Amino acid sequence: GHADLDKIKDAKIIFVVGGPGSGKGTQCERIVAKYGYTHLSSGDLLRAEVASGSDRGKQLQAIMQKGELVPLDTVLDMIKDAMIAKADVSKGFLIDGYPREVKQGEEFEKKIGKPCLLLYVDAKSETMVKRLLKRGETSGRSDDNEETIKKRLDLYYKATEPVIAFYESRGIVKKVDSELPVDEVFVQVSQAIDSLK
Ligand SMILES: Nc1ncnc2c1ncn2[C@H]1C[C@H](O)[C@@H](COP(=O)(O)OP(=O)(O)O)O1
Ligand SMILES: [Mg+2]
Repeated sequence: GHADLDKIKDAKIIFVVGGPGSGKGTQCERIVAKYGYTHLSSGDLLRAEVASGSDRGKQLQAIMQKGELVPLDTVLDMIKDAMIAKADVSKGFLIDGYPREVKQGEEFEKKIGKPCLLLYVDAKSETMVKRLLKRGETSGRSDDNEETIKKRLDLYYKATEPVIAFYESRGIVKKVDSELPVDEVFVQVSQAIDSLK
């Protein structure tokens, strides 16, 4: 309800956007350690639902295994609940892997709030494929296989890149070069966060 949403209305919200395997999760972990933000990965929330074995989880698994996007309201509700649960202890929120399409961003703003920054984690498509195949050796993620990776990349370029353009026009996009080693990417990330007030 409204009282719940009031708790997060002054919190900083950062959208972390980039292709699959670009390094979003890796950089978010660093941000959590340095800045005390709460990291909410839409993919992790969904995978937790799948792991719970619920009916909703079973439906989600089928969609994710195909490399498709799960229904908008499902993801948004899960993010919102997780934000409210952390509202009292959080300095801000990293929304990782969301929005995946412009419409998702619009819905987020209607139902939750406006982001102060969009952190664009940029890497080349060959780099992302290489990292995902490597991650797939140990991640246990059913979508880290060659066929699904290709679909996820296609969808990223088609649906998610327009999200970046949408927030560019608002002047809140900071692009970091995730071809660089993790530490060097994090230097750029830190500059972006330090420049928020
Ligand atoms: N800057 C970097 N240099 C080398 N490897 C990186 C990197 N950033 C991330 N990785 C590795 C860690 C993971 O095994 C893999 C994917 O990273 P991730 O953080 O899980 O990506 P994402 O959350 O964007 O899908 O790539
Ligand atoms: Mg991730």
